[in-house]
Amino acid sequence: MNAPQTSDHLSQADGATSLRYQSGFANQFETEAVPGALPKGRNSPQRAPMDLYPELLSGSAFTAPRVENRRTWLYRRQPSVVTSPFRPFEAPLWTTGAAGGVSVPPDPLRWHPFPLPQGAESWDFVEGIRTVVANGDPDAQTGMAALVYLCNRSMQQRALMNADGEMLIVPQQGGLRLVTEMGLLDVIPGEIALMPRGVTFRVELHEAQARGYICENYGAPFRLPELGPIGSNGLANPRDFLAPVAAHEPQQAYEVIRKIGGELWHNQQAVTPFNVVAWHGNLTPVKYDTANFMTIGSISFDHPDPSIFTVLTSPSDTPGTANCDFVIFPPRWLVQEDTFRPPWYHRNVMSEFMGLIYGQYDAKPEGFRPGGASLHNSHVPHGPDTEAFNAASTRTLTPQKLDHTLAFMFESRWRFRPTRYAMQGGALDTQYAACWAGLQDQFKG
Ligand SMILES: O=C(O)Cc1cc(O)ccc1O
Ligand SMILES: [Fe+2]
Repeated sequence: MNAPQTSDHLSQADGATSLRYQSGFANQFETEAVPGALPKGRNSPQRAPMDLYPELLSGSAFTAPRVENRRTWLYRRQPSVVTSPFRPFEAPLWTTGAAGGVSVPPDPLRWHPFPLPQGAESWDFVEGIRTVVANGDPDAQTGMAALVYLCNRSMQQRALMNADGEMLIVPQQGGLRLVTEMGLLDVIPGEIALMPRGVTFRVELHEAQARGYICENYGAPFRLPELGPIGSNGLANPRDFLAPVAAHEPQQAYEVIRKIGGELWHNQQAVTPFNVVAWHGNLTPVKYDTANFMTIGSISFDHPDPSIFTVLTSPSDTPGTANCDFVIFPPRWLVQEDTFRPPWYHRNVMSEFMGLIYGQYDAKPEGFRPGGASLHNSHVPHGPDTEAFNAASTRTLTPQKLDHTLAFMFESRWRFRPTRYAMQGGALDTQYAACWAGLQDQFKG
């Protein structure tokens, strides 16, 4: 439990200010921008302090088991019901679920870096979202989409609320300030942010342009994986997740965009959604710096399964078979003896979408570039390219630091469908399969 903290008024925060946070994953936090704004000893007093309106935001069913139960009490200047009617908002490239995709070829797929806005194009975070691959269905609360965002403009007096899924934001280029109902988060490449389903937020750019990836998770919320024989420490440690402190801004008009059932809607309302003066609870956006990930690997021989790199997992109803695992490939030492150290050639029942934040990925030294992506769907063969195979099968096996690199994977039990944008938008690497063409039959039998 964190002590109440005060925060700067939203309007006083600027890009140069370093923000204050509260630490922990799904802790019971409490925070007030104005001392005394949080009710004491009850959630909904007859009149809340300072005549704020209590509002409950649930992230789980009321009766979900205690370990899964997520909710936050917001104390706001006006409740979220003070709004205005919504009309359709055109976002044809932000498609949803398997239904928004095209045919699934049985080939491995790879994309060159997705292009940022060019020339006169001016896209904010919402306008710059493109679905690359997706599975499942938000109405069934299963599956996920891998999106990219490509933007060169901050959202101004415009906010987004996504009822279809939580959003795991993985910046690749350019820092972001996330202005949320619960307060502010700054994230830069190497860090990630997790925005719970239903939280209203807007995105400001630290620099002229920003690109990154998003896992739009329609299924069970992400949580830390069990550690099993690893024990009580390791991988992503709870204290390295940082939640915002309460902050609110002066009254002003807003356009609010809501995504629900795969469709986007917007309105014009006279009131800001960023009017929460205090809150307490365990449903909150968080950020996490992947540099804090305690990486585990083999110190004897063989290449372990990448599940040792799981940062967060969204379980499905089959134990051990995730709706989505968020896995990173961070800087680390390779020390295995008599071992082919990069990933093995494999065909996986799970489906693998990968992206690269910076550097090189050891299985694909060329062709898989920061800001690009790859898709190896269920049972589609893949593994190191010819160059990586030749280097790793002949090198002297001294301890080796894989440095200056950060790749990640969204791994799902559900097969992904690529979108029309992915297949025809110009970024598809039509020569991908050639990277394995040099693997000769070298059998010496
Ligand atoms: O295919 C990939 O590059 C991801 C991956 C990495 C690894 O170390 C083992 C299996 C796996 O799918
Ligand atoms: Fe793989």
